[in-house]
Amino acid sequence: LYPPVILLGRKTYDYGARRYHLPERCYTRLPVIFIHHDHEIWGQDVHEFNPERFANGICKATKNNQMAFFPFGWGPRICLGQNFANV
Ligand code: HEM
Repeated sequence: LYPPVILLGRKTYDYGARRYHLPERCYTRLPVIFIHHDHEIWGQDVHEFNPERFANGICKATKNNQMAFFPFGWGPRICLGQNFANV
């Protein structure tokens, strides 16, 4: 829940801009650290160190909002070292 990359940057291109009603070539920031600390997703104990919250997988930990957990980013530019880092 405390990833080193706390803001994930993206620049919109035609497809993304149309889909999300954003201007083209617009720089966006996804606030990973805030989403990883949202009480509605993670519960009131979100600030506690509790690895057990992941005991039954990310789906259960995020109450089926698995897109709310992206310490390694997401999509075509997702971290290439994710599996290595997890091992
Ligand atoms: C806990 C460890 C790590 C975390 C939390 C992490 C996180 C991230 C994040 C958030 C990104 C940006 C992804 C995006 O824009 O969607 C990224 C990119 C990247 N990471 Fe990691 N990373 C970790 C370890 C590693 C390791 C060990 C390696 C290599 C051995 C690695 C190689 C890369 C590379 C090459 C990219 C660029 C991928 C691209 O732009 O196509 N990372 N990482």
